[in-house]
Amino acid sequence: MSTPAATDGAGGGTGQVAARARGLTKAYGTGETAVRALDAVDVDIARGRFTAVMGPSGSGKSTLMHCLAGLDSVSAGQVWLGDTEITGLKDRELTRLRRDRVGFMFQSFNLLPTLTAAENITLPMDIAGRRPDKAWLERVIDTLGLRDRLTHRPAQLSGGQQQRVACARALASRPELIFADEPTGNLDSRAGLEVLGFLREAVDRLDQTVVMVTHDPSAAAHSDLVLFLGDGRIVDALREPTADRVLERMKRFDTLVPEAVAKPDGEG
Ligand SMILES: Nc1ncnc2c1ncn2[C@@H]1O[C@H](COP(=O)(O)OP(=O)(O)OP(=O)(O)O)[C@@H](O)[C@H]1O
Repeated sequence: MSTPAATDGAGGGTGQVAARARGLTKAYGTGETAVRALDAVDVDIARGRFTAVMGPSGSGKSTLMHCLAGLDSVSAGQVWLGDTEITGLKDRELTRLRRDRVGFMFQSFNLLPTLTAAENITLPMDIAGRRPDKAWLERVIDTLGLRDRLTHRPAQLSGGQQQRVACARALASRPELIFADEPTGNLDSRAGLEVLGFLREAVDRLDQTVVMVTHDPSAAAHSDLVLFLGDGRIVDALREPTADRVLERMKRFDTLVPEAVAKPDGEG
C-alpha cells in the first residue's frame, strides 16, 4: 500500500515531503533463513508533521526507521531525505548527512554522565565542529522547560528530564527530520506523556518533523498520522488518531495471527 503523506487533516503542514521511500526492500540473510524485513514499501513522510509507526513485533518498524535515517543499507528500492537520494551514498557522505540533517532519540537516553545537560545537548554539534544557532537553542531549551536544569548532570535529573535533554539534543541542530525509537519506553506514564507533549510542541511550535516508532497506542495518539506495518509492508494508515482507534486497529493484527497459524499448509 502506498501512503500519501499527512499533508491534509489537522495542523499546518507545508505539504512538502521530508523523507520518501519507493520500493524499499530490506532482506536479512540468504537462502532458507532469509527474512524480508521490508517488502517494497512506498512511503512519504510529511514535513512539519508527527508520524507514528506501529505494528506487531517483528513487522519491520525499526528496520523502516533505520533505512529512512540512513543507519542501515537497503536491499532494493530508493530512499530520499528531502531532495537527496541517500541510497547509493558512500558511508562517509551518509555519516555527514545524518550528522547534519537528522536527529535521533532512543529509548535509552544515551546521555554522557560526566557532562552537564547543556553540554550533552550541544555535544553532537561540538563533535561536528558546528556552532549552534543560539536563538534556536534558547527556544528549544525554553520549549522543553530545561532552563533551570542546564548545569545538572544526568544523575541529578529525573528520567523524564533526561529524556527532555535527549529531545533537546535531537532538536539542537534543527534537523530536517527527527527519528524517535520508543522514546517513552523507559519512562513512567507521566514522564512519558510529558515527552510526547514536547515532541508535539516541537512539531507545532518549532515546525520540526518527527517520526516515532512505538508500541503504545496512547503514545501514537499524539501523532498526526499512524502508519501500521505488518510483515514488512504498510498495511494501513490512520489520520488524527485516538488511542481507542489505534488499539482497535492493533487488535486486528492479533486476530490475523491465529488464522495464519491455523493454515499449516501455508496458504492465504
Ligand atoms: N540484523 C538482523 N539480522 C537478521 N534479521 C533481522 C535483523 N534485524 C531485524 N531482523 C528481522 O527483521 C524483521 C523486522 O525486524 P524489526 O526489528 O524491524 O521489527 P520491529 O517491528 O521493529 O520489531 P519490535 O517491535 O519487536 O522491535 C524481524 O523478523 C527480525 O527478526
